Amino acid sequence: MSGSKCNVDPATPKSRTERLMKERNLRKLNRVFNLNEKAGDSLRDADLFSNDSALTETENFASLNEEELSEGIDGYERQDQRLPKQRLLVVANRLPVSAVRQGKDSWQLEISVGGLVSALLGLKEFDARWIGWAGVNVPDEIGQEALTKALAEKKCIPVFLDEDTVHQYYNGYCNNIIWPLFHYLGLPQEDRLSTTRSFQSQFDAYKKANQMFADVVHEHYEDGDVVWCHDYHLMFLPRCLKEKNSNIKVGWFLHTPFPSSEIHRMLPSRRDLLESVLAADLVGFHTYDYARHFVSACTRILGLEGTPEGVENQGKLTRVAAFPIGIDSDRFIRALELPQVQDHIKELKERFAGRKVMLGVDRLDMIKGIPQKILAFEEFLEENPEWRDKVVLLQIAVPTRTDVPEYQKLSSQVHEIVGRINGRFGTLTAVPIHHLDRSLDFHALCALYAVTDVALITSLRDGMNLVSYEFVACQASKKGVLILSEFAGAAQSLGAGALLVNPWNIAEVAASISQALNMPADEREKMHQHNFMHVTTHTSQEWAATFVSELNDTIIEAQLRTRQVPFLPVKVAVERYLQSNNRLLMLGFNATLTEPASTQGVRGGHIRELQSRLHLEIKETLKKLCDDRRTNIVILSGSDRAVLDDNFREYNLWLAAENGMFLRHSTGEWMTTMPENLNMDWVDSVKHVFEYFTERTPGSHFELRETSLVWKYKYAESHFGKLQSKDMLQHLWTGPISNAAVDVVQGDRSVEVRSVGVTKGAAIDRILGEIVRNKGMKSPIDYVLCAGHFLSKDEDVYTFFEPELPCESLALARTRSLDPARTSISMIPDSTNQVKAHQLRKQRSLSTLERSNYRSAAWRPIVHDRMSLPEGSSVLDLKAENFFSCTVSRKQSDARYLLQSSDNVGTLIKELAESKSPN
Ligand SMILES: O=P(O)(O)OC[C@H]1O[C@H](O[C@H]2O[C@H](CO)[C@@H](O)[C@H](O)[C@H]2O)[C@H](O)[C@@H](O)[C@@H]1O
Ligand SMILES: O=c1ccn([C@@H]2O[C@H](COP(=O)(O)OP(=O)(O)O)[C@@H](O)[C@H]2O)c(=O)[nH]1
Repeated sequence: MSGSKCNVDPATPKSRTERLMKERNLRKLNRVFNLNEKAGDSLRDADLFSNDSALTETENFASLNEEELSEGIDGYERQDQRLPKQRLLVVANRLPVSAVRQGKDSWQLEISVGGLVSALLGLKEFDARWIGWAGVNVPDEIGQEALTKALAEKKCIPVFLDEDTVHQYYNGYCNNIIWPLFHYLGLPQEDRLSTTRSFQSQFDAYKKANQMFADVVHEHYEDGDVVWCHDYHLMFLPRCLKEKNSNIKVGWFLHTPFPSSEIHRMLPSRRDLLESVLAADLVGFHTYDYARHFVSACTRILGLEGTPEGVENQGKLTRVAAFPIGIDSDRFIRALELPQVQDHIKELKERFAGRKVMLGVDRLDMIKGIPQKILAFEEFLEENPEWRDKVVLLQIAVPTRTDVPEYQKLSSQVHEIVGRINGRFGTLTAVPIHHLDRSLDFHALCALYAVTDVALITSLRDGMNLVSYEFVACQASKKGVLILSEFAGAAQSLGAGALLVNPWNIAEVAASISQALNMPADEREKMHQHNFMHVTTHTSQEWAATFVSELNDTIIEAQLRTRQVPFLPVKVAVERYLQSNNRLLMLGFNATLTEPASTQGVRGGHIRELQSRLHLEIKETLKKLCDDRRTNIVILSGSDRAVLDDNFREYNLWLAAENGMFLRHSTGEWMTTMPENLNMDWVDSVKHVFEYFTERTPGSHFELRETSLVWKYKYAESHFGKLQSKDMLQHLWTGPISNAAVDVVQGDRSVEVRSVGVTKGAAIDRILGEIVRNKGMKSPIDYVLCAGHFLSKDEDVYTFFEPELPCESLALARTRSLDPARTSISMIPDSTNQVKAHQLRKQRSLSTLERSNYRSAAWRPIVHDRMSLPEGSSVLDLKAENFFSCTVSRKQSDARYLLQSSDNVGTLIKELAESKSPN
């Protein structure tokens, strides 16, 4: 009877972990089926994604346990006995092949160089097509047609960009603006004014190019396809795709770092880019740091809510997560056995006999820190003369983005330094640095990796750096040392098996070279083993499969989340109310029973009236309802006791203040339901933060309660208030108090900090126990109406009563907590009504682990002297049709029903109060 409405297959597991496990098993099974099929199939696809290495011997039926097998087969059968490969449209600026024109209608295709291409060649589990620019201007139709045909054989689809667009979009906006900025190199310094002037036209070209990519995607899109957009070139693409078809599953992955929000905010188009990316369903980065930076840019620059899951905008969640990339390690390991690679190895060994080989492989890019690397090598030679004729540095510097002036300058700079050092330390027969201005083919590269003693990777910033992975994969016999920049994403995965360096610290890098060259074999072996294990288990296939399965799952989650909450069927609620004997009405106060907030609250810049008032029109009917002996009413509010006292003193009902931490019957004394070990150490720090923001945000104020602090900006200028609240949240989430035992709760126009475990749902069992005890209740509660403008954190109220609980554990929790014998509450005599926060502050902080256990912490003891229900019977005897949970005006809610505003609550109360049984 719950009001959920969504178009998700009912067989879909509700828990994300279950869904992901299921999908993992299916994937595993799919691989096995593919293996069996391939075994008898001598024909191979000619496409770039063909599966020549994805399957290992262990991946057969024997490697699946019984559960996985039956889980997988269930899913398999549901899909008509065959599990089709997921269709995937990979969209990246560059195609994995670059085209070279041979004639009017003939083209030669060459594999493109770069980490993104290397990584995506591992997409073997998918029926993938790649959409991108072929790296060449093709103005004529004949040429375009011929190229389209040639690329189709490789499952590639071209986007034809004209020369001016490439210049402005790729060389300009992508490589001269976003690329350096995302790698912390700032915006172009020289010729700053002309850069600023041309910025707008470059940005326009960027948007135009992204739209051109989107048009090609739409042309080739089929229902159910996953569209995976890649990199900083295509930050506008998710929005372009969704604008035309909101059903497309869109993922976006960034291969570069995402910088701190302080850097990102320098971009004149900072908002546009973030908003466009957020149109995607799933946004991925190489590391948690980059993901965190992105979320914080969205909260600080866009004023959106960052959640542990991602970024939320008016109920729409964009999931943000880290998916560290890997390589197809098998491909490298197997290549080492090939005769041509063995020949290369032999050649290299002979060529550099008697010398240790150091290797650098980079695109010739500022971010790779090539000059810094060479200078560090120079310093090493200077300080270690005994090594001068015993070591050689091979630096492969692949030309890249050669049309961008900064890259041209870098090339001359590197040549100059190499020439100087070779002149300084070289002899007639040997030079210390071999610098190659070109790329190597795969086999030559593998051979080079295999003969290397020390790999030197000194990127100033690098999204991941796959060269480091490839080096490790090829080092099974040599077990050489990896010197790795701490600013490469790879440092977070391979750090334990590498010598980490700050590439800007030339002396430190030089010292690490010495350490690496002198490292004992056992130490080298240990480090290598660690990295080898990582590289061979975290592959590019796994990376892609995880991203796509998370994307599919994100869509399911979104469907489950965005169900429409139906309106409360008032007539039914009233009928059921009449038919029941012992009812519980649990009502919120603020924005539920109060007058609507209005700007009348502010007079001449001062806040006139901050306290909420019970709606005038509700007063009489509420009184009437309270007088019905079969109805128990609880006002459950975040407000403090004084506020509830002021408003409800004359009513015959229960007041639960501060989210249920304090309780009284209007005729009795306040009692506390607070746990004894409630930790309040954080209060002073949070108070300082609130004071700081209150002083700087006209119209805002804060309330200091016993168990929480609330900063309200209802009467502040709304845009500024929102911005300030974002800054405040950022500070609370990541600042000095982020480790305290608190929950930071974002309200509509408020920020609240509570002790961990203080939620309305957590207090209910105590409240119920006390009502039962106090009233001498003879029969269980058989009707519950629970309505409020509750924050999502407090929606556990609904779950608590929900007779149709989603899982057994919740049911168990409720049964247990409703056991009257476990229900405890303590009285506070009037004189000691104020539980002093400072007393509580003395208690020690809770560690994270303690925090998670905290919810079941012991509560203050009470003597159960008047428990009246027969032993063993339950306080609640609630049938699903007698439970009405209503959110008041919140569109996103776990409640069964929606009451649109506090006016509707008033009407409902009136109907209940005036209802009469037909007889
Ligand atoms: O196509 P280009 O403009 O010549 O540049 C080549 C690629 O460079 C960048 O690669 C990044 O991706 C790697 C894999 O994720 C990662 O390891 C590396 O740290 C990054 O720099 C760029 O992001 C790609 O778009 C380019 O194709
Ligand atoms: O002569 C070369 C030099 C490099 N690469 C490849 O280029 C990629 C570089 O990726 P990385 O992530 O290290 O950096 P990116 O160039 O993407 O910034 C690696 O897969 C290398 O194998 C190549 O194929 N030939």
